[in-house]
Amino acid sequence: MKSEELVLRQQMSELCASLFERGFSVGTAGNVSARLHDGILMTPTNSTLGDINPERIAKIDLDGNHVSGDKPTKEVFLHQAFYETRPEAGAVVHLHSTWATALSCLEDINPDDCIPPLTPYVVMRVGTVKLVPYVKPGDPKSGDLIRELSGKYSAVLLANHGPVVSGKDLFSAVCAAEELEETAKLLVALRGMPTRTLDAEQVAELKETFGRI
Ligand SMILES: O=C(CO)COP(=O)(O)O
Ligand SMILES: [Zn+2]
Repeated sequence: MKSEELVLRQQMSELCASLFERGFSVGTAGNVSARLHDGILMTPTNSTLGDINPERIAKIDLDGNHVSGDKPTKEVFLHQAFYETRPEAGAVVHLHSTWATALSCLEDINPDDCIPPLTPYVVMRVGTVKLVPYVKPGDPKSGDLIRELSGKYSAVLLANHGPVVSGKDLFSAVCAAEELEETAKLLVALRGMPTRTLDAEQVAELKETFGRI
């Protein structure tokens, strides 16, 4: 096995454990993937992010065949669709983190902008977040729904399910998933209170200074 893959397996195991230990995932909820030059590493299905064995992380090749490790997450279609439509994505994190999932269940959420630009970091790390209609966990249709977005969004909320966040690499995707979760918490805390978001000029300044998400 190439060292690139060994390093990524170890990093995935450590970052998944960190997410679990800090309560971003409970039980066997959520899954994580990262792109290699010859395929994608994915957390195994029904595994807890708190205890991912690096050697048992699933690998699928560029054609989607399972080539090593345990059986991949049932959300394989979701992850693949992100890589297909966002060439810049190096990793994808899906969680059922509490506050983002709470937002995904709200009747009156704006489906085109689930997370308004409350703070600079959510703009810089996450960008605009789209609501994706509900399908059952592992439904291949989730891949079609992501492909329909043509790679426009680095993060989405799956309705009544939870967030999916991509990033240029595993660390960036994990940081973005944490930023999304914290902003969702702020949004719920501020519900019903007159709230100032960043204006279009402030958002544009951030994008200009810190680049495309
Ligand atoms: O979050 C999950 C389904 O949406 C967990 O599924 P897996 O255990 O198959 O990764
Ligand atoms: Zn899920």
